[in-house]
Amino acid sequence: MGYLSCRGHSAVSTSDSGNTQKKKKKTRGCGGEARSLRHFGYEELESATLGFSHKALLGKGSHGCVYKGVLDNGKLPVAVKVSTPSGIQEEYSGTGGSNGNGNTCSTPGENEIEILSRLRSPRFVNLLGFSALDEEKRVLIVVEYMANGTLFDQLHARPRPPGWARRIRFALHTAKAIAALHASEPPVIHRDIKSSNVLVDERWNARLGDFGLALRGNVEDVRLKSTPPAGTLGYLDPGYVSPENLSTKSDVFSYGILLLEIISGRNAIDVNYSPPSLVDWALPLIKRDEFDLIFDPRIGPPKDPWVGRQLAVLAARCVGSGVEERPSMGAVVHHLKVVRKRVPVPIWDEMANRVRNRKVSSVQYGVDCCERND
Ligand SMILES: Nc1ncnc2c1ncn2[C@@H]1O[C@H](COP(=O)(O)OP(=O)(O)OP(=O)(O)O)[C@@H](O)[C@H]1O
Repeated sequence: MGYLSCRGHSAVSTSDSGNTQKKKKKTRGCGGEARSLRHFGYEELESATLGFSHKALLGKGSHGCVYKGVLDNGKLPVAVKVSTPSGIQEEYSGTGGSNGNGNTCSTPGENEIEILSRLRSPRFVNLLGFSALDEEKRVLIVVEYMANGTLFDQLHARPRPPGWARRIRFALHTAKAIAALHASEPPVIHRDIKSSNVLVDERWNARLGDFGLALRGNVEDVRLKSTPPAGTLGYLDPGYVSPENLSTKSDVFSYGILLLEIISGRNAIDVNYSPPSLVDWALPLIKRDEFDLIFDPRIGPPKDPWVGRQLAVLAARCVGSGVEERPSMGAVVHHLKVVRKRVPVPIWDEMANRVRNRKVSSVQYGVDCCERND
């Protein structure tokens, strides 16, 4: 999916030798405690991904390839993101190498490192470390491996689509992730909320990833005011047409599209439908109270009609044209928690979750998480 423009952050320095020596970089988690990022050598990641082989390829995005790797003597599965040099060139060409603030425009990979090295949450695909630039000037980013792929895959590419309990769980986890970003100091605006940027871990928790376009700062900051709009068509807030229009409510809009996608099982843009835009198709139906027509026909409406109505109306509020009327992500989380209580969780899911979540160790999340798993 295409990005519209360049991101504008000064990047952390990654220009270092490519040896295998591990270095530590101190960063801070949401709780303010210092933590360490690993600095990997190129060769270490090359061998962890079987030489960046096709077998290890997890997927391709507009900025490069993502490989599965195994580190620490087979104990730590990771995802290694490799930006293509051409992707870097394209990014630079948009603004002539400057973000308008006198800083050199960073690549999405460098921006992701900059943002994620300051934040950590069980709701994010967290950064584990990065490598120096290789001879092709690519930075390699190492993030947590997500065993169940993307939310896009879960919704659109699986023979058995998720049921309502799982969909609401995904919606709630994603909302919590965005709410945590918006509540951080200074706030972070993700700018690329979409189902392919939400990943699903082995415990079926949804995690927000791909912070390549994210901007950190208050909306009045010069840097934010001079960064051109960016995002993915189909999810992009139509009111975000110039840098001054950026606010956390642009993420709320994109989240509303994602929620419609979760409810309907339809892509954000699908030319097989008329109108192709999910929001143009769903909003009139919601306004006419024709809720049953928007629920994913593969699973039918939720058993409790109140639940379906709440989800549809919440999504409609998020994509409202009046920015002020859109709810905050905190309010969305609150609302979804109430809705979730009315949705029975299949007994086997419930038992499996309890067993898995008991295994979430305090070592993994104890010192620097924004919130506990649920
Ligand atoms: N942490 C991860 N764990 C497991 N698989 C991942 C992880 N990150 C990415 N992937 C896989 O790699 C694919 C490509 O990811 P990437 O973030 O580069 O692109 P995208 O978000 O799908 O598309 P675009 O960058 O064009 O928006 C994803 O669709 C997913 O299947």
